[in-house]
Amino acid sequence: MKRIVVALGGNAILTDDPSAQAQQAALLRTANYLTDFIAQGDIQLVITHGNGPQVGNLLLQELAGSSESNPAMPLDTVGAMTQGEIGLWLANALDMKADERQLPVKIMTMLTRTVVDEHDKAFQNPSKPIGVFYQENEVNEVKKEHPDWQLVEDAGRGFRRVVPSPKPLSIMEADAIKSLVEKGMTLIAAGGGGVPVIKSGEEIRGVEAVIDKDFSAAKLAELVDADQLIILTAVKYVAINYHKPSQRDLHQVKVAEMKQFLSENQFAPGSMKPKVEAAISFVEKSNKPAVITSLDNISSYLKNGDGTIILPD
Ligand SMILES: Nc1ncnc2c1ncn2[C@@H]1O[C@H](COP(=O)(O)OP(=O)(O)O)[C@@H](O)[C@H]1O
Ligand SMILES: NC(=O)OP(=O)(O)O
Repeated sequence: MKRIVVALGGNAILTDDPSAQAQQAALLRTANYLTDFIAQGDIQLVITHGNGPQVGNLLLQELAGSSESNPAMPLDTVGAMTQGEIGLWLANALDMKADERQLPVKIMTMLTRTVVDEHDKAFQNPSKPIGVFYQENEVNEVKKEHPDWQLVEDAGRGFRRVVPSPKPLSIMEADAIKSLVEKGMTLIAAGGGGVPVIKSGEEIRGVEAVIDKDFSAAKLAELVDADQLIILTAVKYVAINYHKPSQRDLHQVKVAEMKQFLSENQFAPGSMKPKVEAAISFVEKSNKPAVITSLDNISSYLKNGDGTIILPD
């Protein structure tokens, strides 16, 4: 029996159409891949997912409809709402696909809180893009409407609001997740990286931030003693010299070599770099492998080991 934590990339949930219907259709396709994977063997599965587009969009809806008697909710609370939103859709999709295959899968979505450090430097340096893209000619208008927002250019696709993204220190529900997964449940947990909370003394309070789901997946994989962390995105392999004629796909790579590539800035910040860092962190803490590959390759990865596999030194 293998215990696996899978992190789902943005393409698993959102295509070009942000409607609920289209996101549910995308998650049905995702669930198809995941149930193929579950069907292949003795697997205990924990699934995490992102929420960047959804949390930003929901926050905008909150702001647009707010009034004194119906105030907009803060970012941490809206993050919790997206765990419910995506967790609901994914649980429905997994149940439907499991039924189709007559797989006895028991799915549960767990609202998850991730503890962060209130002194994390990320609070002074917002870096996590959320919500919709704005074109350059819209930026001044958006800044006038939301003077407290910071906007950055996101990988040539337009401008987006950025919010703090502190690193996960621990996951409050990790023990509960571990015991449920040991009992045979498939858990959807730490969605959107988990709701960021700060603990001081006996007080627990939500904080306005969005945690990177790949870092939370790595922390969760470590805390539930996973045998493997699998980070699913849109590409089958991590590459060096990405998008250059000399591009080379990485297959099996030791941590030391991956760290060397990181120091050469081979991986784009905000996209592949955090995935590689999260994978390295899990491998170093657990001495177990981490995999970065595409969603549509997950079953064939299990059959033939195809994908980028990061191994202990
Ligand atoms: N060195 C690299 N090797 C492979 N892909 C890379 C590299 N650098 C950037 N990328 C891009 O990063 C993407 C993954 O980041 P992103 O789309 O932000 O993640 P997510 O799947 O979690 O939404 C890949 O699909 C690819 O387009
Ligand atoms: N929370 C998070 O990492 O979301 P995205 O993957 O959608 O950016």
